[in-house]
Amino acid sequence: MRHYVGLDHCRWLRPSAAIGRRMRHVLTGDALRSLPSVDLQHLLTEAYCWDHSAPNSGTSHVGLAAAMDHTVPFAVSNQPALQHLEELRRTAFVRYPQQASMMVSPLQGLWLYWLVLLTGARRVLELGSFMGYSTVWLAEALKANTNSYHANTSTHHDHTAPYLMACEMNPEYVKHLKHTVQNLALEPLVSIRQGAALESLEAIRSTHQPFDLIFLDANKREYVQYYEFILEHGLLSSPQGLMVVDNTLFHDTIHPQYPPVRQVLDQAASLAGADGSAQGSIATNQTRKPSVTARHLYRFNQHVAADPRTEQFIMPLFDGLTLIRHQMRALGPTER
Ligand SMILES: C[S@@+](CC[C@H](N)C(=O)[O-])C[C@H]1O[C@@H](n2cnc3c(N)ncnc32)[C@H](O)[C@@H]1O
Repeated sequence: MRHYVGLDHCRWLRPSAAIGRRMRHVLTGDALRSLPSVDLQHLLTEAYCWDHSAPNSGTSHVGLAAAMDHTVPFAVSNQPALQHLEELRRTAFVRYPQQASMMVSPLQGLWLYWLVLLTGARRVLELGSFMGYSTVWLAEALKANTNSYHANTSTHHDHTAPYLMACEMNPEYVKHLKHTVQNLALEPLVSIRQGAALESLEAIRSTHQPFDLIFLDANKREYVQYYEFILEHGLLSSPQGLMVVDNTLFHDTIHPQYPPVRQVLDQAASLAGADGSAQGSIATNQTRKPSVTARHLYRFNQHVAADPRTEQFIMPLFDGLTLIRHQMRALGPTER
């Protein structure tokens, strides 16, 4: 059986930095090899989101890749060949070495691109843009959608110009963002709004049509407020609009409340032997408390999961990406 696991942003791995810092679980060859393949597949997927959620981690990826050798191919895509995105990413790491890890990973960027393509979105809203890395992924997809729209005008009835509104609070980042947008000639498509996300939402609610895709990546503490505002004020197109929320498996958020991870790690520990902390099997450190941000994200996850107005699922991709859309299912009386 082949296990397909996306291993991304390997370019900036610093394995030694990860151990003993943010990573709780270092899974290495023997522990992994001793697992039955079906569990292994599960473990790989879950461990991936777990360990990769820590900035500068990646040891697990190296470990997993080494352990699985031929069974874990890298995620490969020939699309899109976007050289400028690579450059933008590099520039961000040079200019802001501490902050750059808050960008979406390349694999997430590619997934955002695909989501815009798959939904055929024409109006996109982004909260939290930093230097524009995710913005450019979204804009490139919007451009592709626009091209296909022009090729099929007879079948489309939406005649408004496509646009992406990027909202960012930090004036220094906004300067870079503007530069990025100008440099790549994305201006007619991308408009930038400087300011707090909640103020931007308030300002655009009466002036803009609903958005087909909304990407939340600003202040994690305000996620519930963004979500509520968007739904209450009809900012997400209905019925097809898609909300995409980053970092929803943030660091400790999935520990210890996230049962699949706990379960497979326990299983791995028992298979690896009694001494779970030994190098070569599994090293755990369960004493750290979830960070404040992690607790906000956990609260957000609970809030959304309990909301009958929407349906959602969390993708264990990089730091966790939640996809949310309007509820399509007819609800039973106890669910309403
Ligand atoms: C995780 S980063 C965004 C990364 C970007 N989406 C990317 O992938 O390249 C979060 C950004 O949100 C901005 N931010 C934080 N709080 C905000 C707020 N209340 N309103 C708007 N932007 C905010 C930060 O300045 C930061 O640039």
